[in-house]
Amino acid sequence: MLTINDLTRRFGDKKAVDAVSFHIERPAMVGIIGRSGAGKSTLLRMLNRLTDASAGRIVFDGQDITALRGRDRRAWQSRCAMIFQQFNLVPRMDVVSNVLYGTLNRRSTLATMFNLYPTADIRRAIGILDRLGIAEQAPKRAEALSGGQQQRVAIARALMQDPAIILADEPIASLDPMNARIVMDALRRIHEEDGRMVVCNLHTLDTARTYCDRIIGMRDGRVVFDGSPAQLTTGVARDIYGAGADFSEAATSTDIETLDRHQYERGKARALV
Ligand SMILES: Nc1ncnc2c1ncn2[C@@H]1O[C@H](COP(=O)(O)OP(=O)(O)OP(=O)(O)O)[C@@H](O)[C@H]1O
Repeated sequence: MLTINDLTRRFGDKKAVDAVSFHIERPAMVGIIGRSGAGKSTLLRMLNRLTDASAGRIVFDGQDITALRGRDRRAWQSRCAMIFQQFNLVPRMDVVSNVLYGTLNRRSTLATMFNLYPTADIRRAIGILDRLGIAEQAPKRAEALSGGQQQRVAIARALMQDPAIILADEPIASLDPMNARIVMDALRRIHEEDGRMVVCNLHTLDTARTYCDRIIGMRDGRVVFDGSPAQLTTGVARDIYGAGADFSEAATSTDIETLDRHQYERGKARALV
């Protein structure tokens, strides 16, 4: 299905992504973890063709994605929708119009300029919002919604493209634990019910373990772990994060209780010094 072969991206002398190779056989939910700067975003952006690869290949269902240009590249970007940490909605525009933006690639410039959307598309947008539990927010401006609601609008906009793959770049990094759970539940449900592949960059180990079928760990641009949630032990996590013996999983957790405990324990350790 999706094969990545020796994919590399250089920025000057630095290899942000360094000869990454993996194969995803079926529409799985895959988590990519690693410390800040490990190359997770660059990898996702290359998959979506927002960033060009310096070397290597991406092949999806037999098609060489790395070679696509112009219209073909835009068509790929529709099949492989991207969700970002900061939602990337138009804040002053209403929720339905933000969702309808997901159809932009297949509409004429004139229709876009005059905000003309076919009724069927509007119905579909509202249906998707309903599925994500936020249909009643449809007429509101995007900026009036909570972060968790805004991220669900971004997911709805992605679904409007009917993508084969959803790429989510730190989709819960700006959210509180409760909203993080709602958004991850939504992504998991979309994966299970629609059979869409979801590839998700995550900062937090517990989220990756809970929601993903497979986890890829990156360090300094390279894949250093590729396995199941059960194989991602604390020792493996320590290697991925390049941390010392004092590495605590709590430092990468979204769970409030774990975070509280971690802060408490750090405070206690400081008090002892
Ligand atoms: N446009 C760019 N120009 C120069 N260097 C870049 C650019 N984009 C990324 N980098 C560098 O490439 C490396 C990988 O960055 P990337 O954003 O992919 O990491 P990341 O794992 O997604 O980190 P984070 O979790 O902080 O988003 C970093 O050292 C970063 O500074």
